[in-house]
Amino acid sequence: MAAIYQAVYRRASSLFCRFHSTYVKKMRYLNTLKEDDDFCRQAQTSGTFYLFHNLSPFLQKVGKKYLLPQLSAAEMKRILEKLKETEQWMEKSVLIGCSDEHVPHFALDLGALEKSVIESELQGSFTDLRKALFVVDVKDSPLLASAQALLQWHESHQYCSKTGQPTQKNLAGSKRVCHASGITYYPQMSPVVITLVSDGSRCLLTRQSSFPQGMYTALSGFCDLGESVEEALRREVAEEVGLEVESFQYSASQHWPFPSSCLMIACHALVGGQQTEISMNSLELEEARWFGLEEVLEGLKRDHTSSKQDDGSFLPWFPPKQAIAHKLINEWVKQQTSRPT
Ligand SMILES: NC(=O)C1=CN([C@@H]2O[C@H](COP(=O)(O)OP(=O)(O)OC[C@H]3O[C@@H](n4cnc5c(N)ncnc54)[C@H](O)[C@@H]3O)[C@@H](O)[C@H]2O)C=CC1
Ligand SMILES: [Mg+2]
Repeated sequence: MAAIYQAVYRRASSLFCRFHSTYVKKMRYLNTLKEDDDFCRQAQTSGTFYLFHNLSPFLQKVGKKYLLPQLSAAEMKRILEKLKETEQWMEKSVLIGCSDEHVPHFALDLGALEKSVIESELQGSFTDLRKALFVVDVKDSPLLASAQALLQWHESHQYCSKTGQPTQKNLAGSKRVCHASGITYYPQMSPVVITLVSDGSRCLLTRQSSFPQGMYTALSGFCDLGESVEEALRREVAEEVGLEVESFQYSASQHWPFPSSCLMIACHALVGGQQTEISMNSLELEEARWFGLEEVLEGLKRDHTSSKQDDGSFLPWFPPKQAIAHKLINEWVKQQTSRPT
């Protein structure tokens, strides 16, 4: 039956969206996979799989590079056979994307199965996400973050918060349903505003005690329920460093999986030239200070190793390009260096 679905879908979509772009066709294909379990089950047989083990992604080290292998459905079946498990396991996977040619990509957590058998069979290792995210090719980081975040969400939403009954995942893993209460649960992200405050010639960077030594970043904070981005930004700057924002500009956004899924909404904010005295909230921050252009340029050249000095002290360094704070800092430098002198 499902094979007919695929044929009908392909025929219909080729007619219906013959004139649509590849991107539109891809988004419509993904949406069909999320809405139609039979269609998704059939698509799994020609899909690829990224493996996780208790939320750690499987990586293969080739030379100095860390690769993120995708297993074909056939390889997936072979591994499951080796582990004496049924193909049914593949239905525990979640949809995380597809190729332009409509090859669906799934993420599957084999946490209940023997890790060493899989690692030796596939010649690689399951690696903590906090390391994996920064060693794979930077183009793979967002996919890795969203795959792990979706698997983590399913793991922490096994039961209905109203009835306590088990919830069921749909094939694509885009939602969970409690059949007792009829409630549908969708994966959530918490909105966070991250703001690079400037007074025109300096930018304000902060440290929390939990940060690696020497690392400074833009200040950030979760949006409270009911708050707009504007309100959260002004509140967080006032709360954390005691300054009033005069104007701000949206830059970009990023999904951030630590400690659980956040949607980072990155902005540049300007504070009034005369009110720049920082009054730091020491409950939240370990340090908050103004950085001039030269110091920022020096900090951008460092990482967590080169920051450490012979006397044990640490010179300032900033988050790597996988973090949206890096983009904010670079945009500020560009704006400073392109200002008419
Ligand atoms: N990708 C990047 O460049 C950066 C990402 N971040 C992320 O931004 C997030 C927020 O940063 P913070 O300054 O720690 O936030 P924050 O300034 O709001 O303080 C954290 C406090 O917010 C509350 N909280 C925790 N989870 C929450 C949630 N889901 N909704 C509402 N309130 C919550 C708790 O009381 C916690 O102590 C963190 O997850 C951090 O990992 C922070 C800086 C850079
Ligand atoms: Mg904060």
